[in-house]
Amino acid sequence: MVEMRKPIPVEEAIHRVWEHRFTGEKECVSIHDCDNRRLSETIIAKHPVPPFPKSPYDGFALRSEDTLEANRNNPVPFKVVEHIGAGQVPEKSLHKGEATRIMTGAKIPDGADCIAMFEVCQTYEQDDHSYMSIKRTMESGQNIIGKGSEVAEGEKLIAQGTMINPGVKAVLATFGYSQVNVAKKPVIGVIATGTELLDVDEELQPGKIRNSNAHMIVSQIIRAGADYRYFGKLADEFDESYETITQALELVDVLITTGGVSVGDFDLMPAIYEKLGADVLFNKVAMRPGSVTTVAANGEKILYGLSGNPSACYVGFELFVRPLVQHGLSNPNAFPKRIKATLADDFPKPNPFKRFVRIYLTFEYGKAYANLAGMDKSNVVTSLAHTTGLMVLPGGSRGFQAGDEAEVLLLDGEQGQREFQLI
Ligand SMILES: Nc1nc2c(c(=O)[nH]1)N[C@H]1C(S)=C(S)[C@@H](COP(=O)(O)OP(=O)(O)OC[C@H]3O[C@@H](n4cnc5c(N)ncnc54)[C@H](O)[C@@H]3O)O[C@H]1N2
Ligand code: MOO
Ligand SMILES: [Mg+2]
Repeated sequence: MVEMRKPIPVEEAIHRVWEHRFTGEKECVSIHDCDNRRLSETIIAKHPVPPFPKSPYDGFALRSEDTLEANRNNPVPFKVVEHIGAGQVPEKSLHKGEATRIMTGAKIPDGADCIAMFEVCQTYEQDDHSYMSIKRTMESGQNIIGKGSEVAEGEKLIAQGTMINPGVKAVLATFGYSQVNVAKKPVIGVIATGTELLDVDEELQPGKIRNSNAHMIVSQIIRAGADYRYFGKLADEFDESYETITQALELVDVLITTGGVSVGDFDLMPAIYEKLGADVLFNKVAMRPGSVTTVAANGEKILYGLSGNPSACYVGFELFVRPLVQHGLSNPNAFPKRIKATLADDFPKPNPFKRFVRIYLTFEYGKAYANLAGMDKSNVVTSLAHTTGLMVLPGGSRGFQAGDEAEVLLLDGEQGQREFQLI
């Protein structure tokens, strides 16, 4: 008699997997190679920014008190005593009636307390010396970027777990991080199972199909920020499969297999888990697609038995694998971000189980619309190409119509959320 499996709610399944989350390791990489990695340390300002008071303009550094009498009819003259550009250190401090010709980014000379832009100054030569005059008063501190005015030394700037993007990288460079501590990418193994599988470069043969899942999963692993190790495809043969899986488990943090988890005569995963002595966390989830998704804990390692059906496999990865990878990478928001969207199309199918529908989002006047990515069956592959989100439709309905509101889990993008919640 065929085994009867008891489906558990998606939330419960995610909870069970989450209990087996792992803490990732750290590694130090060159700033040149740190893009799209997550920081494994908090970034603290090692010095004030700017580290010295500087000029925001090309102009003249002055003492504002010397401009008190200046007005449209009374230009006040200054003797230009020094000329400095960014990177030079002024040597002269200013005394009454003196100015320094100064460029943007240069250090403010001692004695000066304001900068007058070139545009408000007149310059002239007299007796072989440079002068400038100004027809307006200046205030103390005017046009001066004060030392530490942006950031004080010791200020906490970027939290551990933050993804390194161009802005983060600019901050790292500012404080001299030529080497950066980042979360080490967990290594996720991939094995495709199925006697019917051909390699991508093989011609079709009767009864056979090309192995698309392995390539898809590898791509999902890369998108999730982890490293992959592909162990190839296996025919549905017990001994060889058991052997490869045991060896692979030694080499990876997490092992994903695809196919062979249902109740078919050649679905070998349940027997393999049994022989391994792995603790099966669940083997049936009340959802579509991906109801057969199976997860087992084998010591410290997690074994994911994702469905062979491409869309079920895809959804199984995003719901159950990705959050653990994100956690391992120290992302505090490990679960997929969810937003509300309006259905752009009807979804007339009766829906006994909670369903994760493949959609792509469009935006109109700031409103998000969920468009069906294509056929929504578990065995379909082509609609995955257009999928950017999973629309969550609650079970027990007779279908949905364009204009209805639903929540959507976002698949691309680094932002997530702290907890897994569904309507
Ligand atoms: N009697 C029952 N039959 C099935 C049930 C059930 O509850 N009772 N569940 C169905 C559901 S739902 C799903 S989903 C599938 C899951 O099947 P398996 O995970 O065991 O996967 P396979 O049997 O190996 O293959 C299913 C399907 O997917 C194709 N496949 C497999 N691997 C790949 C790959 N790497 N790339 C592309 N396509 C792949 C395979 O050829 C099959 O067509 O079981 C239902 N049956
Ligand atoms: O597990 Mo199957 O994907 O529900 O269709
Ligand atoms: Mg099967």
